Amino acid sequence: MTSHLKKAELHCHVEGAAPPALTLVQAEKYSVDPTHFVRDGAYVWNDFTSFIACYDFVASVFRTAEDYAALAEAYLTELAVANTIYSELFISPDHGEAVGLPPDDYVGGLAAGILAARQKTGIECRMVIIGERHLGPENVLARAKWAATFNHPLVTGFNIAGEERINRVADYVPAFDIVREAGLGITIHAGELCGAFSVADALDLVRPSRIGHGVRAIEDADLVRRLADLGTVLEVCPGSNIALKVFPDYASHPLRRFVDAGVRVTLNSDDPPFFHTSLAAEYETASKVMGFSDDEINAMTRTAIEAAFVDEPTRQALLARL
Ligand SMILES: Nc1ncnc2[nH]cnc12
Ligand SMILES: [Zn+2]
Repeated sequence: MTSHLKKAELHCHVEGAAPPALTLVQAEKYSVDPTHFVRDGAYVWNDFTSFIACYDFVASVFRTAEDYAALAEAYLTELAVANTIYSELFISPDHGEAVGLPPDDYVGGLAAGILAARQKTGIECRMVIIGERHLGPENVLARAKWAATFNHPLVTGFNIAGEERINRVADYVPAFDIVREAGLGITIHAGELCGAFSVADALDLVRPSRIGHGVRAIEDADLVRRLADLGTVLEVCPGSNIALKVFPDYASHPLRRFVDAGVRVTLNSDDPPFFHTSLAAEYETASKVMGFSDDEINAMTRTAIEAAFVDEPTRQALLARL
């Protein structure tokens, strides 16, 4: 049992945390037909492309600051009940803009939900701005420029996600240069749909402290050594990787090999209800299916706090809670 273990999560997309039942309520509220994307209480998709289409549908039924506040508060409360002390939420203002919600209101709503959850449960949370890679380098650059000047105490990082098979990391370097200069923490989705070259590009060109997934670095032993030497933290999402068929099963998932190689890793849920998982379930799977001891899992939680995009007093307070 891992329910007694303290937990921390660095990699969860906020719209991807919406349970199907809540999405149905939202669809009803806005008179939208959900039947293509929610069936028998589950999301409908069968590969990365249809997953993104389903994700975009879910995002499209969250339309106001209040909708986003309720979503964030509900997700963080669920995490806190599972003994989670810290969460980083990936947020994409492009999804708000697509339904006419200005970025300030999108972030403001999420911040209200985060503060309400903190008041109720003590869970600490920060937001990481996502540029959607498949919207193209110009869109991501514009998002980075906005993020660099948008001063919000709970917005502490920048990331790119979405369709990794479109363009190369090099195309997004100007965006990362801008947010690095602005002092935001940097993480980047790489080595999920694309192979080791994508992780190598990220290290060469973006120099992030963390990588989202990064798991296909396992295809290149020199790159694994380089990750270990640099101390780059991987935000590993095993349930997502299995659901999206990045690896066929847990036996072939490389988490254990990264740990053995001295790579710093953390456990994450990515888009929990899409992948029939949760942060608690990821901890349980790491223990029961992947064979990690409580000490090894606690080390991953500690790594998450060490790599969190928070100020030092907050980091020390979180470490003291472990
Ligand atoms: N697993 C994932 N990979 C890339 N982009 C995403 N957006 C939401 N989930 C994602
Ligand atoms: Zn992700």
